[in-house]
Amino acid sequence: MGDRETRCNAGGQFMDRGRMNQNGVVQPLLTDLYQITMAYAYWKSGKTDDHSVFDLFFRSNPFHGEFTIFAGLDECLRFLESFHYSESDIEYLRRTLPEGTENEFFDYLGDLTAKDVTLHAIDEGTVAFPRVPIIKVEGPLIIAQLLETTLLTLVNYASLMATNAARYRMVAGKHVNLLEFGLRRAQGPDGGLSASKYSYTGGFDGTSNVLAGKLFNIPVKGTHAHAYITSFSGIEELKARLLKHKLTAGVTGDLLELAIKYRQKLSTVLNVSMEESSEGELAAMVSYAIAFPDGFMALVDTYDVKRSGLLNFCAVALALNDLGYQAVGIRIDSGDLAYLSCLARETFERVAERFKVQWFNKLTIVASNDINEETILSLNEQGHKIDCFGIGTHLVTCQRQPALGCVYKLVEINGQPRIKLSQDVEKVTMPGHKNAYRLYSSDGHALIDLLQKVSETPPEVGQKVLCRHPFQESKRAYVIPSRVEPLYKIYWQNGKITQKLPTLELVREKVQKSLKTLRNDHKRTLNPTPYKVSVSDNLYNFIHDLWLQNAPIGELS
Ligand SMILES: Nc1ncnc2c1ncn2[C@@H]1O[C@H](COP(=O)(O)OP(=O)(O)OP(=O)(O)O)[C@@H](O)[C@H]1O
Ligand SMILES: O=P(O)(O)OC[C@H]1O[C@H](OP(=O)(O)OP(=O)(O)O)[C@H](O)[C@@H]1O
Ligand SMILES: O=C(O)c1cccnc1
Ligand SMILES: [Mg+2]
Repeated sequence: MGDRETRCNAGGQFMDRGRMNQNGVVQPLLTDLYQITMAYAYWKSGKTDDHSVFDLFFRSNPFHGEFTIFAGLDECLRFLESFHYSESDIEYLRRTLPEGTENEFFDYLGDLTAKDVTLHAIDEGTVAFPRVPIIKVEGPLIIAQLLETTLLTLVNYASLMATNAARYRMVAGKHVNLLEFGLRRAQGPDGGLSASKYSYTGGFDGTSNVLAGKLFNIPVKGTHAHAYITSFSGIEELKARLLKHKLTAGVTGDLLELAIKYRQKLSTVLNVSMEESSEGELAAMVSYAIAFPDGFMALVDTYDVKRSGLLNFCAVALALNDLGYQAVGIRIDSGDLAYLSCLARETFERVAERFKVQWFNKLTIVASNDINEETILSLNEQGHKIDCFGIGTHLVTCQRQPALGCVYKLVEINGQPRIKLSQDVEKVTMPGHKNAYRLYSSDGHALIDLLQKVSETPPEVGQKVLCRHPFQESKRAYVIPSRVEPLYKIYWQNGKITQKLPTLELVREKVQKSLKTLRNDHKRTLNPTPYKVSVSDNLYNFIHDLWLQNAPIGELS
């Protein structure tokens, strides 16, 4: 295994690993100090090779919802593949751990890899539910412990982001385009990249983030900023005005002249005064159209959408039409997005009819400006004509809930179950090495997730199985599944990735397929029905016996 430093590219940030790139910041020292101090103490106390099982799971769904999309597995596996402390890492640890830390421990760390660990996981892109482990790590205690923080950081934000994006997709509907515009507002450069990647996974159609496009093969899209419009103050500033006809060789037109001619005609058709509209805006639009005659998309809200932006846009788009080009559309970034999008659509329809340009009916209307899930729901209620939302701040910062609380808990050591007790019943861990099954009804919907001890026989199609609430004794149900899906696959064993990993595109498709298996009442935004997560009778009794054994008995006097 080569030294990590030599695998970084010139920018020092990303390793080109073929199928999907991994951020070079993901390395064994990207962890909490206590993992390494615990490793030393485990090593000193002869627990290095104790066989451990850890569960990685979350306790509640984000955004007041009843589902979570599991994402980040691909990066976890790449982390395991490359897990190795470089010479400079060991050097740093020698300087950082307390004096007296034995040399042999550093030799041990220098040789450590993840080859003795087995990782079981749910498929990336699947819907997941509270308390059902999404990853299980099995192996020697030290290495399994050392993976905790990095696996958590790789899964928590990825899953939160993919879930957030999937929720935006659900409220927007499948026919609206969703673009992620959040890099400038994201939690730092790495947060920005992860946001672009996992918003695509969750169902966005593209990003404005160019590096994310290059690294993850995500479509990159965009319009232009107000600065482009305001950089022109009049038509006299236009240096280039000529444009070659798209199809007729030898024909060249003066785009500005054509646009001015149409602007005059349009001012009567649209009933707006030319004097009120901005000439600087017209100049900016003409120059942008000359640069991108086939992809002309203009920001129309710099001065006034109705009195200036739409008039100038339509004038330039009609001028382009004379030269054989079709404009793409507009972006509105302020004001009442419902009203303005309807106004824009009506304007385009009127122009289409009056000037016999059918394609005007199909112009794209992009809306942006502090959009969140509620804004989209409200716009849907009001009625709007927006084809595409550009969403930044609230998407990437996960405004409604900034973190998913995935945890990593020891559940078994040397075949002995471990339980973490809490005053809060919901926080009590489910001990022992467990398997999880998703049971489906005859109409194809997921009914319930069932956790069992690994030693138990899996549930079978058509066979009645008792599913119990993990903590409330009276809550039980018999389920006769029409389909039983074992949720875990071994993804990493003997130092190798053991499954063919899907591309980002396939994970993205998986998200939508998996969401389809959920009933609508689990997915609605307001007061969704909780999805049931249950345990077998056997596991129920096992948990509760262990709970009683471990809970100290108080004494009253
Ligand atoms: N029809 C609508 N229904 C609900 N929310 C809307 C509607 N239109 C716009 N919004 C939202 O309302 C907010 C308006 O933001 P703000 O008050 O800053 O106005 P603005 O139009 O951006 O003003 P300015 O032009 O001064 O920047 C944004 O979050 C936007 O997404
Ligand atoms: O609103 P968001 O969801 O974060 O989407 C991204 C925003 O970033 C851009 O402008 P910026 O906000 O930087 O400047 P502006 O609002 O002054 O145009 C763009 O015009 C959007 O408004
Ligand atoms: O391309 C855009 O329109 C864009 C990109 C980033 C932020 N706001 C808008
Ligand atoms: Mg803004």
